[in-house]
Amino acid sequence: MLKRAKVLIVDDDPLNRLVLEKTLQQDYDVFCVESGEKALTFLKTQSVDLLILDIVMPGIDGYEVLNKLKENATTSMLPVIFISANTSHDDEAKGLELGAMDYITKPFSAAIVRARVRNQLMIKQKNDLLEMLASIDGLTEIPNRRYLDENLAREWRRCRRDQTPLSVLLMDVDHFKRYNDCYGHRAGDDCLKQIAHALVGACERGSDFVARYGGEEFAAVLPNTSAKEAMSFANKLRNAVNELNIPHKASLNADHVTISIGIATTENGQVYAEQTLLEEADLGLYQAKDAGRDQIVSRMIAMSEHK
Ligand SMILES: Nc1nc2c(ncn2[C@@H]2O[C@H](COP(=O)(O)OP(=O)(O)OP(=O)(O)O)[C@@H](O)[C@H]2O)c(=O)[nH]1
Repeated sequence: MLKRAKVLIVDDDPLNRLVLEKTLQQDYDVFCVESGEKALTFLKTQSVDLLILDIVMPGIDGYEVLNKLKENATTSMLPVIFISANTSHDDEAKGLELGAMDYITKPFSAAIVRARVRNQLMIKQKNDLLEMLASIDGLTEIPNRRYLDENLAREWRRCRRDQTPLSVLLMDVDHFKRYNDCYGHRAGDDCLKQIAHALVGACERGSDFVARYGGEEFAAVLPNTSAKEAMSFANKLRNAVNELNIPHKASLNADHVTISIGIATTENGQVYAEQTLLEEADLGLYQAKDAGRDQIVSRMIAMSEHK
């Protein structure tokens, strides 16, 4: 059963708000606000699936609200249906050119509003599904590199803005070529799946996430996590893989599969690009391999190193 979609109605006319709410509330969770400013404030803390937006309102008008939504990464894809007393083709064209998905003229028919809302929500559902499938790694079924890149960029912006710590872990399966050579590629695939699920299972905070970085490499992004906390989390991940106890008789450092981990932490948003965090974690990983594998090396990024 799909969860009920959320629709936000933005209209300065209380009667219109009431009629639209009554038209849609049987099928959707409906929220109403009376101005463009209030809509933008509402969307800072709540997510919805569709916006029904009046054009002519006191304060910022519907066109400007749509422009602001398009400028913001989290709301740029939110479908908007304009609803307006402006019936000219020019107004309708302007709304659609700005990126609205549909345009309804007042006075409106309840049946047409319901049908157009349903159509837009069906398109959104399909887009969301495609988006989700594009972010999942086919083999391990955990988030992939694309998801990692997008979410790391978001977390990095947040850590800079709020001056909070951010840690990134890069993990690599030790002597995995030897594993494939010894047990076969299919067993190698199985091994990666088990490791992926052990890593994901070790995440307790909702904000932490693990992704397959590529090949036999995984990455974890830990918002609001200091170097010390990241080290303790990395130990937990390393133990989770050790506890799988997957035999690896060709390994040169243990009798089972192990991982090495590099950690990079920025404690006050003092990294100039999120890519630097990945590069530093990669250096840590290299040092962990060099130190004998099944090791963790943490690198703290200091302001002076990246001026
Ligand atoms: N089975 C399987 N193997 C993969 C996959 N992706 C990458 N590999 C293998 O992972 C191996 C990685 O080998 P290397 O980069 O030489 O590293 P390693 O053997 O793990 O050695 P160290 O990292 O130095 O401990 C290669 O043989 C790749 O073919 C995959 O999806 N499935």
